[in-house]
Amino acid sequence: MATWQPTSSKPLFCSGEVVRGVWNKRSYLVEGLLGRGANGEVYRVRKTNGERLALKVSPQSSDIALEHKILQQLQGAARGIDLGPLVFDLDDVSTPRGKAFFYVMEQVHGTALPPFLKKRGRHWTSVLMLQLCTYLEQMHQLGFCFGDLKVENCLVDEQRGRLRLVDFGGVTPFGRGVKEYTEWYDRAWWGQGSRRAEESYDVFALSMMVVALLAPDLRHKLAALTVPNFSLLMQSVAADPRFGPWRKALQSVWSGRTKTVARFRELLLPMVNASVQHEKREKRDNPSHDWSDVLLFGSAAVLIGVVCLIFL
Ligand SMILES: Nc1ncnc2c1ncn2[C@@H]1O[C@H](COP(=O)(O)OP(=O)(O)OP(=O)(O)O)[C@@H](O)[C@H]1O
Repeated sequence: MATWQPTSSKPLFCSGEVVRGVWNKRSYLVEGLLGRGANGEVYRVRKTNGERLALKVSPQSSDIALEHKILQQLQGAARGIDLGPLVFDLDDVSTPRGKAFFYVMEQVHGTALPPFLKKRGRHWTSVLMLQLCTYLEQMHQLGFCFGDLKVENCLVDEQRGRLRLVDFGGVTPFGRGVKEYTEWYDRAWWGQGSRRAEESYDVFALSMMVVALLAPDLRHKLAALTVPNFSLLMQSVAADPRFGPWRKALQSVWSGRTKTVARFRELLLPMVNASVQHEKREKRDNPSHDWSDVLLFGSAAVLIGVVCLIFL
């Protein structure tokens, strides 16, 4: 049987359809599409016992198997800190449009970062980046680079105040070439280094996330140029008041002085502090507005989880 060839217009599954694995024979009721990317489609599904999960389907069996394996490894090594979605079934499916490959994982509930920051205020950028640093450090200790770190691969669980990562397709063991990346976040695309999987590759992507979050218009303008222009990026950041407190951290990464997540986190701390003060003022002026506790509690929980993992 031929393999399914994705098209941009028509997703593989429709709501109400049942996906049944060829080998494990487990069935999943499709409830809707969660997202589509270069490597596949992700669906909201329900198991026969009613449990809600996410199913990622792709025409590439090797990519699906590798992503599943990496998520399993992370899950085994980093219990309790939500490094990635929990993973379950791995199987093939026969469809009228050909054979496809899928794995099933925990459905991450959350809000994308741009609407979250619009609702809660851009000053939360530093708190979210702080949480991201904690996850990345944990992953680096396990010997992996995240690779495809980008705004679109992060969700905020507003109830628990936690940032969650999705799409582990770019996770690459240190020393190899990063296998999945997005140009804006890729230092090699900007002519600022190699595509070798190492800690500093993710740190560069963190800096580009900050630009994408604080100035999406600048991102669109620069990404539309036919040739990447890093000098123009640096000039724009130097001149744009939205980057005021961030300039030092960004310039430190771009000049090559900051190569580790630990150093980047140190540079973030004054911004996190300012963010907390901002929230305190808002809370005083408007007692019904109280997000600081939720988010800081979430960040603290992430940090405590990591500390326990290292010392216990
Ligand atoms: N476990 C999950 N729970 C909830 N939503 C998810 C989950 N996994 C993925 N998504 C959503 O589906 C989108 C696409 O998934 P994913 O990024 O894994 O696909 P991809 O083909 O690898 O994409 P890309 O081209 O961005 O690398 C994500 O941006 C996210 O919004």
